[in-house]
Amino acid sequence: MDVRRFEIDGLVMVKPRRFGDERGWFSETWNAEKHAEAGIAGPFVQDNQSLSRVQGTVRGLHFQLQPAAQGKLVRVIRGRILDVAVDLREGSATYGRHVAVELDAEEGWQLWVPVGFAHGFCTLVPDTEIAYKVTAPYSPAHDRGLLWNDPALGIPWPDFAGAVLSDKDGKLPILAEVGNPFPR
Ligand SMILES: Cc1cn([C@H]2C[C@H](O)[C@@H](COP(=O)(O)OP(=O)(O)O[C@H]3O[C@H](C)C(=O)[C@H](O)[C@H]3O)O2)c(=O)[nH]c1=O
Repeated sequence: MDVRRFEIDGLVMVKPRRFGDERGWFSETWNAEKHAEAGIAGPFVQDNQSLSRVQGTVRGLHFQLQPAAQGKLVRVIRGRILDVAVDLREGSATYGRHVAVELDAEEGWQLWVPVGFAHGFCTLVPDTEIAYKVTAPYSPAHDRGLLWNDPALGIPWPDFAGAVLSDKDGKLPILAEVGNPFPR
């Protein structure tokens, strides 16, 4: 499995091997032992999937507060996204900094977003589907967010980002208002 790490510790991308043949390919998209070797341990309690029909759909930036904070293992099963994670860990040397990476169904890279980060994405083509595993169940009472296009974040969204955005996401607070949702 290919592994890619970032200056922001904790975030990691993995690419499980694909076994191709004349029919197509097979891949173990989650393997506890192999993912653990890359630092992705789970345990996962819920699988999510979402379809976004319009290019430029933005979902996020979201996180859940403790004790419902979620680690997320994100992959694209159709289309392509710019996937973004923002470090919100109190005292982190990279607090407020982000990673923005393209994930697509063709390549099969996955992004591990540990607890302590806000997560979101913009779709880069129509009819994009993502599937992701989370380490804690959905908890509306603990659901929080960060405004996707807060200038202070400096996220390089594509020009068409925000073509579709939920009302909720359009009203999320900026980083200066979010503060430290993940205290040490
Ligand atoms: C997240 C979630 C949502 N829902 C229900 C609640 C709403 O009725 C509906 C849509 O929820 P929401 O608008 O929050 O969906 P997204 O905007 O795709 O949210 C996700 O967006 C970014 C990418 C994330 O990282 C999170 O996983 C998640 O917040 O699904 C559930 O029933 N369970 C869930 O786990």
